[in-house]
Amino acid sequence: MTVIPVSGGAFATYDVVVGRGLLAEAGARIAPIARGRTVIISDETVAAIHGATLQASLEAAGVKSEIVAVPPGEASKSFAELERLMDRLLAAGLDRKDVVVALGGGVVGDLAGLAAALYMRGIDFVQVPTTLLAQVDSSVGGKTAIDTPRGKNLVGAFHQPRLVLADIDMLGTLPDVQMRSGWGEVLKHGLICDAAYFDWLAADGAAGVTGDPAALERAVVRSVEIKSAVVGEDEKEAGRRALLNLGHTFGHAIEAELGFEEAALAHGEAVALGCCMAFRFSVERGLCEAAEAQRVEAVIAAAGLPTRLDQAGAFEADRLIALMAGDKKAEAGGITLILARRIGEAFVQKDVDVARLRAFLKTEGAA
Ligand SMILES: NC(=O)c1ccc[n+]([C@@H]2O[C@H](COP(=O)([O-])OP(=O)(O)OC[C@H]3O[C@@H](n4cnc5c(N)ncnc54)[C@H](O)[C@@H]3O)[C@@H](O)[C@H]2O)c1
Ligand SMILES: O=C(O)C(=O)C[C@@H](O)[C@H](O)[C@H](O)COP(=O)(O)O
Ligand SMILES: [Zn+2]
Repeated sequence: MTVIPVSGGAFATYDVVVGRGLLAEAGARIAPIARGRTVIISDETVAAIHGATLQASLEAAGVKSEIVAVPPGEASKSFAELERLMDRLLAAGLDRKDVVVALGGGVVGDLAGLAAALYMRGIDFVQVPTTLLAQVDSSVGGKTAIDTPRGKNLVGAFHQPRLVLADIDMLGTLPDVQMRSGWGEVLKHGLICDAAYFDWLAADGAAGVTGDPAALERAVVRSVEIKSAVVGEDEKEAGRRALLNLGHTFGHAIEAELGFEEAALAHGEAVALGCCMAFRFSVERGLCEAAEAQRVEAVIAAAGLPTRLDQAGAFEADRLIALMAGDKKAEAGGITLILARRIGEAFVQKDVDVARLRAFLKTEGAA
């Protein structure tokens, strides 16, 4: 078991606990925070698989709980589902000192975190991430949000959890496509700032994407360490935190064009594709060697993730550009992209030349 503290000047320090068998002992860790009762927010799939274990563990630690389950999938990150959820929390009679527990993937964590940020102007919450993506990324750092048809995560809040419990054993029931999707964010962490980590992920660590628990545990720990360091320095993305968005300006635009239809593309798949595009655009701009981009593509493809735009569908360059201009990193109408000088060295590029970006998207196959 590894405990990684997340600490920044502006928020209370919390621990991310990574290990095996943590769900069955979660109650003892949550009880000191939960004051005798809690509402577990989950999705219907996860609640059916893991809900009873968490409830039994809470019960044994003297914490009564009820589960509120939303439909699985990105569509639950919506105003409609948020409204239903707030009503369920009010009906449960939670007060300001109560906490909610998010049991699920990034969808549940983002939605439950936002509900906690809004409920009575903000109550505490605990993250129990059940997907690889949520363990390495979304449960840490306090970004919470819902989507709108105009784009991903456009309505949200920064609200840090009190505790994160990442039980590697829960990944045993995860579908392969979700394991690959999480691996997209894992590879992203290496690409941003840790070439040695990327080398390991490309070699021995690659066993993680096929479910090897030891490789998974090491990947979760290293990714959380990277994310914790970045978030501790820059909670609200005034600067360095934007690096965690490598692959996302392209990826989010592609997801929005596909109507957030995960059957077409899961978030981490879109991020993996977006990372390839960011490296290729860096090469086109003369900022990065072509060999680096080719290696990124080879490693991403070997993990069964998409590397080319046409693998995701048919797109129009101007529609993707309009969505990218609506991204939260955009400033005064100028598009911001995260680009790279090499594997392990990403940087923030503001005011991207739109004509060059359009031409690039056309070379990528957009109409
Ligand atoms: N807040 C952040 O910092 C952050 C970071 C990355 C991604 N995200 C967001 O996270 C979301 C994607 O999260 P995700 O990839 O975890 O998807 P998800 O939450 O939709 O989960 C994927 C699927 O796996 C199922 N599932 C979850 N855990 C399972 C388990 N242990 N066993 C079996 N099935 C299980 C779910 O029911 C769902 O159908 C996106 O909305 C993305 O924008 C947020
Ligand atoms: O934590 C961050 O910061 C990230 O950018 C992590 C991303 O993987 C994640 O998808 C995040 O939700 C994207 O944030 P957004 O601000 O671009 O919506
Ligand atoms: Zn992401």
